[in-house]
Amino acid sequence: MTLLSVNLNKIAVLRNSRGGREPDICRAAQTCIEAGCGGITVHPRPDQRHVRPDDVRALAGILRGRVEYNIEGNPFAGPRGDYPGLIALAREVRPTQVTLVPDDDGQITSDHGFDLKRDVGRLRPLVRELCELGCRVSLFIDAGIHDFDLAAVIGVQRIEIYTGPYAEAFADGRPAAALASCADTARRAHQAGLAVNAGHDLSQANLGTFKAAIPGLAEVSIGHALIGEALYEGLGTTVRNYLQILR
Ligand SMILES: CC(=O)[C@@H](O)[C@H](O)COP(=O)(O)O
Ligand SMILES: NCC(=O)COP(=O)(O)O
Repeated sequence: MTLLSVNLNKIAVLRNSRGGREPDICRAAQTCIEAGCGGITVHPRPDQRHVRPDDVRALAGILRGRVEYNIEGNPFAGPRGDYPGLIALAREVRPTQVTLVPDDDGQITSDHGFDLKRDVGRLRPLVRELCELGCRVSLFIDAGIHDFDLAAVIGVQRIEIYTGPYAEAFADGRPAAALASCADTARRAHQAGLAVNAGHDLSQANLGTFKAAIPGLAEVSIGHALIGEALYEGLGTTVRNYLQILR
């Protein structure tokens, strides 16, 4: 069964736009849990454009023991102001999973994964520390890369396939090549002993096709499209729609 982890970044975007406390990210998490999601994802960034450190801490309190908690971020960015850095946050809240994503602050969103050959050396000590904290470690990677043995040997348990190019190809009506690249990447990761997550721009429209092409898909983390769809359908209904697609 593929776990649905709902990314709540966009709840925080809406809240921060007025500077108050509504919409409440913890109430949104509660709604998603009651609808049956298996996890919650947040991606706190050094510029705090959406999820803030206090959100990360508050969510830890309501998720623990109920659903998986996935915190994403660039482990080499920060600290900045009261953003303590991804590893420091992981030390504090010890989430189920930490997904390492090589984003720079100037990016409007995540748009690439790690270069395993280039990055594995500097990732090694961070992966070791996160494993010692009891966190599962996932690396955000582009479809089509190789060298998964390098990730496995430093203790990485999962990869997350960046599905932005697939979503774009699906929207253009020509998903076959991008889908085949994702499927081949997943196969090679499995051969290296890694489990496979996926995320970015997945939606109710494109998720079923993706899921059918990736045997053994462990988790999808979905936020932007899901929260947008929830504005029309309601958050609980939208989560249930995604769960139906993943059955
Ligand atoms: C890693 C990834 O693709 C997303 O999880 C990321 O969290 C999107 O970040 P924004 O919500 O800031 O666009
Ligand atoms: N890791 C992907 C994620 O958490 C959500 O990405 P998106 O659905 O907001 O594009």
